Amino acid sequence: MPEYIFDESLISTEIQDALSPNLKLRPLAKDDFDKGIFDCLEQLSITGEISQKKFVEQFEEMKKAGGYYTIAIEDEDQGKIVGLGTLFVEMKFLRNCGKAGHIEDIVVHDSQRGKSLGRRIIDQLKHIGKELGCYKLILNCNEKNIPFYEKCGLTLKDVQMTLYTTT
Ligand SMILES: CC(=O)SCCNC(=O)CCNC(=O)[C@H](O)C(C)(C)COP(=O)(O)OP(=O)(O)OC[C@H]1O[C@@H](n2cnc3c(N)ncnc32)[C@H](O)[C@@H]1OP(=O)(O)O
Repeated sequence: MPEYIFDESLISTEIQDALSPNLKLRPLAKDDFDKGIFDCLEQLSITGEISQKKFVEQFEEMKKAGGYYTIAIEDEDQGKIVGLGTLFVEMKFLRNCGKAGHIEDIVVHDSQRGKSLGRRIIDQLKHIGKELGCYKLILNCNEKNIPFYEKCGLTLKDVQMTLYTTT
């Protein structure tokens, strides 16, 4: 049994069933390093050179810290991950000590886009957010992705501001 970053019982079987039978929607696993995760993530942003050791250390840190709900879609015929996304759950004092869910690092491998995998990833993160009692889910994105997120049921509100602390 693989070691997952969060409990598999949070995965919606209804959303899993909407995927092709060869595609498995599940939490990120500690042994996913060799399954093409970085082929996906590099299509999103700079990843840097990450060794298997570093990947496992980061996985363990994230699991220990809690609040990281990273999901993967694996093409089990190929043994390759074709989509990823994370819900990070922020504990707040506001809203009667509520929780806000941050949707982060959504990517579908470019060979698999346009097949509703992105929508399924967002549906799954929405499901997890609801199960965990998040009062809102928010994200930052490039303008070109606004139509995608609108199709997933989100609406445009406020603006993003950024300060990079390293060059
Ligand atoms: C918070 C963040 O992580 S922001 C970063 C988002 N990720 C990236 O930019 C990485 C590169 N891009 C990708 O990985 C993908 O293009 C994604 C994740 C944005 C979309 O994934 P896909 O699997 O291709 O999207 P999916 O097929 O589920 O599309 C769902 C709907 O959105 C629409 N859609 C998807 N992308 C776009 C777009 N750029 N412009 C307009 N509509 C879009 C689709 O046409 C579809 O509409 P329909 O239901 O009417 O047919």
